[in-house]
Amino acid sequence: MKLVVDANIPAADACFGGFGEVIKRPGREISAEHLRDADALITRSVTPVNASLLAESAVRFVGTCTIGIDHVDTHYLAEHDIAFASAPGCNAEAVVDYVLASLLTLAERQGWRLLDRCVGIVGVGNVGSRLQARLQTLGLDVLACDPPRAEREGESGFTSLETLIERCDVLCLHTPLVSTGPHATQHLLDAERINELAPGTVVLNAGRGDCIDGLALRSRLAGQNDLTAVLDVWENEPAIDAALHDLATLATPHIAGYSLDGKLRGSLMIHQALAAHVNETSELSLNAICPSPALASMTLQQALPSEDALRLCARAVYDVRRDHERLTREAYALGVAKGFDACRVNYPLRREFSTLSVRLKGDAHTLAPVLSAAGFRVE
Ligand SMILES: NC(=O)C1=CN([C@@H]2O[C@H](COP(=O)(O)OP(=O)(O)OC[C@H]3O[C@@H](n4cnc5c(N)ncnc54)[C@H](O)[C@@H]3O)[C@@H](O)[C@H]2O)C=CC1
Ligand SMILES: O=C(O)C(=O)[C@H](O)COP(=O)(O)O
Repeated sequence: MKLVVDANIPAADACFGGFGEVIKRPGREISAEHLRDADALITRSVTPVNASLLAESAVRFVGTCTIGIDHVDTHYLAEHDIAFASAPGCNAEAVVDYVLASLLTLAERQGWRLLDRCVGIVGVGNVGSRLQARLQTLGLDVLACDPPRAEREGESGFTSLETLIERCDVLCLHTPLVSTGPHATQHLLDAERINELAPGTVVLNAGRGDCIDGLALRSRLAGQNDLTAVLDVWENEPAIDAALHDLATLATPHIAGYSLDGKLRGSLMIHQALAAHVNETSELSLNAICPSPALASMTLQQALPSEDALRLCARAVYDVRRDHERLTREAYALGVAKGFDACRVNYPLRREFSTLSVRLKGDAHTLAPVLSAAGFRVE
């Protein structure tokens, strides 16, 4: 079997080498020519998988090691009997880490307490529901908006987007990109909704860039400068709007889900799907491909204020300010589009909060509930 694999997929040899010859290509460069005699295509999210890529190819299996599937024409695959697998939930914990790291950083800079905020979550699937669980266990007031789930499961527990806009201090978008239908998310936050946001609202987007009207957000930020934008995803990646980038308080290059753990889970899930597709059994496990974390444990021996303790532990594992600074630096050095992709391809090794054991001594024992609610292991 010949497999064409995005070169940005970690453990590609361990996960796919057993099936045949692995040809690695940068995801944005994979072309019909590369796939002419390939049997399988393994991507991340930057390769548009559609008729023009596959029409002349022998590909019978497509796997994307990502949660999002908006880059894949699944109807085309189904019509042409090409098997398809994605990796639901693989990096959801990493995205939640990103949100917590970002909000803790904003709270420190702007002088508010995260634990006092009301957070609205739009899209309460694998990412949103994990975020909801962590925030609620931390004691925050959380409102959830997910009309497709509300339709299936009943309205209880769900709130309209209008109510979130009216009541929340922080609005977190975790919706997939859906262009048509009753629950389309393209420009879900459009000019009208952006203008309804109360001054001081934090808008965080870690879903897909097109879920926000970037021009409208830019115009509110440039005109009134009374919102805080945390943007990980953008319209027109990698050629993002440089002016919007400059106006965002935290601007990162679509890396919210970029923990090593999350990426490897994605690789492993597609390995397992491909094994099932070719009727093979697989013994490969996450432990076999995922190294131990460089920072496995740390000790707190004083009862710091809880948000200071959270920030300390969060930054020990993942400091979102570095991703923001790297994007600004690389965009300046290489230009926006090249800088954006350079940050992603050369992404530093990042682990999830759950890989850190926090030992608590003396008074610091009182921090156990808050640290474990945030996702750290507590000893
Ligand atoms: N920034 C990053 O690095 C990452 C971004 N993502 C993006 O986040 C998205 C969400 O991920 P998951 O939670 O794992 O997906 P999921 O499919 O588990 O959940 C998405 C949720 O959004 C809801 N939804 C759909 N349309 C909606 C609408 N109009 N309004 C409100 N809710 C709506 C769905 O009902 C579902 O519950 C992915 O599709 C992907 O595009 C995912 C991982 C990493
Ligand atoms: O899983 C998803 O969905 C994501 O958005 C990925 O984290 C994106 O990863 P890349 O495709 O940009 O490597």
